Amino acid sequence: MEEKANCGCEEGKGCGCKEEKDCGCGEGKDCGCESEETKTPVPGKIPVNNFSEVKNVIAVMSGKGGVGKSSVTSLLACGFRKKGFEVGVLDADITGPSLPRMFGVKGLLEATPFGLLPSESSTGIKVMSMNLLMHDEDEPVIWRGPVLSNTVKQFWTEVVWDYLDYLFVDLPPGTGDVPLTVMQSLPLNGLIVVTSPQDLAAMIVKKAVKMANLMNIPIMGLIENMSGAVCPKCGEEFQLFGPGHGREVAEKFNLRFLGSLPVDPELSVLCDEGKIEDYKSDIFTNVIPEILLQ
Ligand SMILES: Nc1ncnc2c1ncn2[C@@H]1O[C@H](COP(=O)(O)OP(=O)(O)OP(=O)(O)O)[C@@H](O)[C@H]1O
Repeated sequence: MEEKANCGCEEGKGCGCKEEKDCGCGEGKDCGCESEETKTPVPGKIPVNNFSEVKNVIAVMSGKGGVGKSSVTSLLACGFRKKGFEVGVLDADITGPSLPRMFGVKGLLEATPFGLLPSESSTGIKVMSMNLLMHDEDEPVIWRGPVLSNTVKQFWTEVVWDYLDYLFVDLPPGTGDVPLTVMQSLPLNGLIVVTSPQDLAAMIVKKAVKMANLMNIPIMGLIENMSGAVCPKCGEEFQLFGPGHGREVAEKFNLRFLGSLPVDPELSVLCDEGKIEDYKSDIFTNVIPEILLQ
């Protein structure tokens, strides 16, 4: 590992830091950098709230709406939480927020001198969403792109996330202002792309992939939602939209195929009831180790 790159100091190898974590900066003045400097974010990225430390930021993206991106984001968060990690979800879909409903949390958030305190779900997942700032969740947010983008930045800088191992960012569908801001301003470890079996959704994946490539954001993999369906009577899985193409789509764009999720009435009921954490998210048992390995 390049000492100079990790440390950000001019001293390079002379600084004595061998690993990224050594440059906390345990070497202090000997290494020539001051601790404040080690906190300097990657150029162009904005620093998280002063009272927070977020180890990994993963954005979840879809080319088009309605493919179940928010459900997948929430299930990923639940899966990581069940593994014992500190987890948060940032709802960057300002005009169509759905995470509070899925996690059964309600506003209004508490403002402190350190920033806004996010809501906490029943299993301890921190949730930040526009709906948690609204007196009436039915009120529409009618804002232009730059205002939406600034709001998302504030969800990063002015929310006291405290310590998180993983923050999942639920992007609005498409490749508009907000996904652009998140990719430019947040220190993303990577993106997960969600698609559904319909050809249209798969075709639009290409746009999302191209955008991520242009922005130099690594794509951690692709998840296909609604790839089959679970019969509510016998529990058997069948192919509602014909055979899923997730694996082929992933191969076509040179992405890792992380897994698929069937249409399951139990999931939509639990989402509506605010109990997504009760869903059997072992569906992601393969996905999570894959992500952790990256
Ligand atoms: N695999 C699934 N089985 C059953 N219901 C699902 C599944 N995936 C999503 N849903 C349901 O479909 C609805 C829309 O899902 P979701 O909000 O996750 O989609 P989205 O892609 O994030 O939508 P948007 O583009 O509007 O942000 C939700 O009510 C959710 O419960």
